[in-house]
Amino acid sequence: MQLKGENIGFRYDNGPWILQDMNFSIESGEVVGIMGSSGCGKTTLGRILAGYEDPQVGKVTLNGEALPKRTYNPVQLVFQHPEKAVNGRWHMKNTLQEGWDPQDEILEALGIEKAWLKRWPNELSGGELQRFCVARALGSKTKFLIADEMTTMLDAITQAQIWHVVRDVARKQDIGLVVISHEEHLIKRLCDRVVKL
Ligand SMILES: Nc1ncnc2c1ncn2[C@@H]1O[C@H](COP(=O)(O)OP(=O)(O)OP(=O)(O)O)[C@@H](O)[C@H]1O
Repeated sequence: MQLKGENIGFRYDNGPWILQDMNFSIESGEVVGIMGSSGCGKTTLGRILAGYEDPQVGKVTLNGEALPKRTYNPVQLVFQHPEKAVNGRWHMKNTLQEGWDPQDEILEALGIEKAWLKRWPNELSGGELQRFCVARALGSKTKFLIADEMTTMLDAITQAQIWHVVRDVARKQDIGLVVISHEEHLIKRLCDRVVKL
């Protein structure tokens, strides 16, 4: 399976072009890094690849087809701010089960405690909340995962724990990973190849 962005051109409203004639592709099971200076458009590209933004020029396809808009999105996005990615009025159990019902094995590997399932998002730390966002994104229908500064706010041990689980699940389910990060050592350690914006 292939996720592809072809000749992407994008700008916000009538502002300057953030991306021009950008080409990007990733195959199932691949781990591809995206690096570039602050403000160059990495997050914007990630959002376009996951179908959150439509480019004004070019297109994004999954095996040659447009991304589905009404069913489960096979291109999942986990970004830096988990508190913005969950519904504050849902218990964590409901948030977790929004896309699928993760097995206990994954929850344990990510260090998600059973008692946290009954809490509200504001009763968890940012790092605890991010573990839920990661678990939620790893459903069996996920084909590509875009990790946009996914572990930037976490300490080194938690960061390693989360990446260990994500890579393990990605390998088993043949998920392609797009890793957007400022951290060169992380990109070098994880990725098969790197795209510089
Ligand atoms: N909603 C928006 N409306 C207008 N401009 C925006 C919007 N979101 C981002 N931008 C602008 O688009 C440009 C690219 O932003 P983006 O967040 O994609 O960059 P980035 O490479 O991910 O940056 P960083 O590494 O600092 O997170 C920036 O100049 C930013 O100010």
